[in-house]
Amino acid sequence: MKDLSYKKNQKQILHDVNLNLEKGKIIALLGENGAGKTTLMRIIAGVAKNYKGTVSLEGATKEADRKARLSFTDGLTGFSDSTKIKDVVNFYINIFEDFDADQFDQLREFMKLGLDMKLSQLSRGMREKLIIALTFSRKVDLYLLDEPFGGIDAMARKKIINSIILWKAEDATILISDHFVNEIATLLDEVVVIKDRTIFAHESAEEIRSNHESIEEYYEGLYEDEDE
Ligand SMILES: Nc1ncnc2c1ncn2[C@@H]1O[C@H](COP(=O)(O)OP(=O)(O)OP(=O)(O)O)[C@@H](O)[C@H]1O
Repeated sequence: MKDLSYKKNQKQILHDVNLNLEKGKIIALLGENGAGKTTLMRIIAGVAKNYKGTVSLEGATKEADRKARLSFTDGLTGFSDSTKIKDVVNFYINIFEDFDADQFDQLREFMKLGLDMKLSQLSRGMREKLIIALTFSRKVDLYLLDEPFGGIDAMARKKIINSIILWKAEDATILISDHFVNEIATLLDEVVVIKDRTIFAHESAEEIRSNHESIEEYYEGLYEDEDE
């Protein structure tokens, strides 16, 4: 992302964002409520438009070209409540050439979701599991996970987090926003923090650890001066 700025309803939401995400890395996108994490993901994904600046993924700058190279499941909006999981999957199979139905079946079983379940029958956590399974069933360069685990119970969350590394190709990149920094810490190669409408910090997890800090301590430390 180069010189990226974004306004919505005349409110400046992101300003002067410059960010380079390295291939193959798992990167946390952190920031307080309203900092702009979802907005940034929606811009990268090509859902939020009319931004200023350049977003490029493996050389692809046009929204349609980027969309073909990244996987972002935006809350399953657009499907009615009576849609069954199998209908959602068929939609994905039809729309995305890279959708791997076998991989989805494995993930669906892992998440204990039935094909005949309707979206209206899913709890918040089950819906999030479906979104994770759909997102990781595509073979793409970049996976965008926006607060994927909020409703998922602690045990399942741990299992999913431990498996994420296995689900991604070695050179695929994952950008994941979450409020439970500690839980995803073991996964992370890098940490990006959004604050004051821009990229406030971008550090390697190794560097943070070599300063004998946990990622959570590092993150909280960025806000400490303000709370005093
Ligand atoms: N439709 C909208 N119109 C105007 N402002 C909006 C709109 N949607 C979001 N915003 C503003 O954009 C800013 C960033 O919101 P965003 O959802 O990207 O934050 P976030 O970091 O993902 O927050 P959270 O952690 O709470 O999910 C917020 O200040 C919010 O008020």
